[in-house]
Amino acid sequence: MEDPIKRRNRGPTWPLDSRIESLRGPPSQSDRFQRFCLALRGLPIGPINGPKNTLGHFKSQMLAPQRKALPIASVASRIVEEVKNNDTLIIVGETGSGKTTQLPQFLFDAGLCSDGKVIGITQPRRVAAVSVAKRVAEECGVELGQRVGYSIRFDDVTSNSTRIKYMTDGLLLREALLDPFLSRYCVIIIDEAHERTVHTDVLLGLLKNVQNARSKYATTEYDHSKKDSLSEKGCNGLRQTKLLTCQDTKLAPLKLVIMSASLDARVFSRYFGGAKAVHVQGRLYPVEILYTYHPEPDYVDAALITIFQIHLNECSGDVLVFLTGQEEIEFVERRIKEGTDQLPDEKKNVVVVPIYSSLPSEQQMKVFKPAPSGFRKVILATNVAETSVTIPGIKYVVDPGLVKVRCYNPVTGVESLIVIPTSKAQALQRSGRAGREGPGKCFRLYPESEFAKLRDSIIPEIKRCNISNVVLQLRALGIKDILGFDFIDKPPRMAVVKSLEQLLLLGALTKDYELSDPVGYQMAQIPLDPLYSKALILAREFNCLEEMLIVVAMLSVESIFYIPHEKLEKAKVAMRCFSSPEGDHTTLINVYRASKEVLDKSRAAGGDEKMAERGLSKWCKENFINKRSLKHARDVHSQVHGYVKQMGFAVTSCGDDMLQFRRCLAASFFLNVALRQPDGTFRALGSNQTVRIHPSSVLFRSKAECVIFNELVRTNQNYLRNVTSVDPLWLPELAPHYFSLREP
Ligand SMILES: Nc1ncnc2c1ncn2[C@@H]1O[C@H](COP(=O)(O)OP(=O)(O)OP(=O)(O)O)[C@@H](O)[C@H]1O
Repeated sequence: MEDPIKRRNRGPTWPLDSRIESLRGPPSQSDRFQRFCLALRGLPIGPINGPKNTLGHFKSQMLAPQRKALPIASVASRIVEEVKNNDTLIIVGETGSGKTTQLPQFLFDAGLCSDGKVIGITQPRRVAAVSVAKRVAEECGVELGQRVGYSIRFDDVTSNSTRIKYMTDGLLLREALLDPFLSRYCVIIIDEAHERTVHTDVLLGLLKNVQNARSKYATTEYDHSKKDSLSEKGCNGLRQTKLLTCQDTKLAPLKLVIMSASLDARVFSRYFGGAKAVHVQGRLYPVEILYTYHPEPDYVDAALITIFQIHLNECSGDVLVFLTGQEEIEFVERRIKEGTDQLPDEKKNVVVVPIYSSLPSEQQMKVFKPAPSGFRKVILATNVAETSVTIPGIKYVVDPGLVKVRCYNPVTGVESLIVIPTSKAQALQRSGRAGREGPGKCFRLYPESEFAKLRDSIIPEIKRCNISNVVLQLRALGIKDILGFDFIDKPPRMAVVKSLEQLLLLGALTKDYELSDPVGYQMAQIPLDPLYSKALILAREFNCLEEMLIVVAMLSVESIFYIPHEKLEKAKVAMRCFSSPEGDHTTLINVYRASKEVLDKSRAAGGDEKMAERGLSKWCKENFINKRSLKHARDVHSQVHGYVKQMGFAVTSCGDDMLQFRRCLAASFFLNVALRQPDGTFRALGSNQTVRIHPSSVLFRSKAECVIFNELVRTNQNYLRNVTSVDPLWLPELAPHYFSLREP
């Protein structure tokens, strides 16, 4: 794929300039950063950054000239005509050209919503849906939630007057469960389609069906009392019973627009029967791309040095750095703070802001806040900030060229998180986060020759992840023949077979592969992994829904314990206070309840929320708990709690009867059982793999004979994480359909 962004020769102080080269010593790369910091102390000081030119406060009229200057503005009427004339349109335009923010406004202004219908725009990520909606509401001069709104899981800021609605692709998929004809929408725009998330891929297939169904019924006044009615049959031709509430009596054809800066238009055009593709030419500002001379053996170290070089040598402007995950981000955050401490006072003007997917939405939104006057903001991000978002102030992008992805082996059931090189499309998207408010620079931490070797685009998620949830949702939509479903790229056959098998064993499907009543329908309503939603349903019977809600919330976030290498022993002592001999699940409950006690005590003592949070921060620090993960777990808990309450579940506790809770864990996670072998390793029954308990588990050194687990991850070997010991004799009793043929 051609990288259209302007290239120029390498800058004078980058890559890793002579000062650094001369510091290059023995192989320890973190040493190199330390020596770099020492060298910084003697550096001459450049001008201090001036105040930021942030656009946050500009109102609608002030933004108008900016909107007019966007490349897409000059072709607005042509694009509107193309949308009117084509059922499906593919739009490819450079990053920042105005696709996401402008196209919905053009369509609204052209009267496409005049009959009260809505333009829906999907984004692969929450942060993009929220931030773009805010921006568009500002551009339109309306209050967010009125004409322009957003809807993401657990957060709906729309109203009856919303006509331009940004949302995640997952959310639109859930809406399709309730309204299979998406009857509220006149146009659906699938933005950033190149990301090929599972949700986007499933949506594309569904939307094709919805389009067909709606065109068929477009001209007829619809009578719902008819036997063969659309609402009864579903647009996929299959009987829908439970979840469908199609209320419209007349459905206009659905317009579909597929957009991205970096997609292969031919693939999408073929999929949509030769749909028309248009290219929007031009970009607002140039982005200079710089490559390193040599491959960098330690990209984290190279990123740190580059950040400081930018801070010391480049003029004002914020920096966006792409890293692979929360732990890495937190490590770099600490190193930047250490490095900044060593700088002269007038150069300490750096603020670091992290963003990754497991951060709660309101914390993610902090990246959009301008840095204090005179400060440079350094944003450390995973690929959540890779597409769609415009972060005001960003002038520099640092891209090590790596991304962490989930890989699932349906045969062994092993899921691994691996770090792989980005695709060209991703590199393009990352550099496109600069150059949106003025010229920018992107520092790619690899040689140009490596860029040429990158894949054009990432392997679609549907080909490399566990698709049980997708299969459940498709079944809930009445789609029985999953393999026959019109996917743009089919998932591996084995993944579909394994998912069906899993859903059958969990009781979500009947023997005829129909959604079971009520379990299957209830599971489809809870937006969690099917194993977790089943655990919540079962927990009612075992009287331990309170405990299971905590566990599900704590398992939904990244590591709760934060164990720095240099304080390993201290951290282990602190962890022991929460450790339960039964396993990690009860340990997680102990942590959650202890943290709640800290908050409750502070509130009872008359402290305000801020004081309670400060007390919690102190407690987290003393106990080596990752406060961000804990906060996220509290959010997930309150959201899922809301869901189960809505479904009429009573949230009761088993009190001190942890035996009951462990039996519930065994009944819920019977698919993930491992038995101790004579040599001390374990055998995972489902996959027959030899596994070990991860050193981070409280059962690492235990003599447990039989355990259930929530994660089987592969690093240098197969490890089980989140493990609890169970009595093997419970298994045939609690999951007879699975264990009658086995001998645990
Ligand atoms: N929050 C914001 N603050 C400042 N400028 C913004 C903001 N959002 C958008 N813009 C301006 O609007 C332009 C168009 O943004 P938009 O997201 O519509 O582009 P796009 O073509 O969809 O880009 P991408 O392909 O990267 O998603 C940006 O380049 C930027 O100049």
